[in-house]
Amino acid sequence: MTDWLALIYPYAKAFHVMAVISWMAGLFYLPRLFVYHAERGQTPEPAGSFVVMEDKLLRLIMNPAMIATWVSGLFLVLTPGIVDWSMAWPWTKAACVLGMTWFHMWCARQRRLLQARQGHSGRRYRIMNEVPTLLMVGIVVSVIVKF
Ligand code: HEM
Repeated sequence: MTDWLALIYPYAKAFHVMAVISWMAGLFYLPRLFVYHAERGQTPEPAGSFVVMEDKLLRLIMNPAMIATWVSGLFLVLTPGIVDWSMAWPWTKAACVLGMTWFHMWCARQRRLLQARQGHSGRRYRIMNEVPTLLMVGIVVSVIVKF
């Protein structure tokens, strides 16, 4: 099992980076849509198009990309010699990845609240838009610097 993982390791890592890029694109863009939805989606017509864009982005891109990131990431974790758990970086990366997954769930909840016209203000979504940026810094520094 682990020999096979070592063999596919470069491909698993390439797939992981592609999945991460797709997931992050959605995590950066969806809260931005929420800002516009909260500030300009008062009339039924624009509100309807925001709902469609948010639904499609979450269901067709972000959910599959999150699953692909997790599956490929776990393949990498199980590959022998890749993760040294006595170092700090796997733990900081894991903490930030859990934070990113929480943020994904938070976005999914906000999408439902905005559809029910119970969302937060545009300003709140602008602030929350910084969360994935901070977590991304933590993840990339962990996995590249490997402290
Ligand atoms: C979802 C759970 C995740 C797991 C279990 C996971 C695990 C891993 C592991 C074990 C590696 C291999 C490190 C190495 O080859 O030395 C890796 C590489 C990488 N991960 Fe993740 N990861 C996850 C999510 C993410 C996320 C959310 C990002 C970005 C925001 C990310 C960015 C990267 C990058 C850029 C690399 C390549 C680093 C290199 O050049 O070696 N990962 N990941």
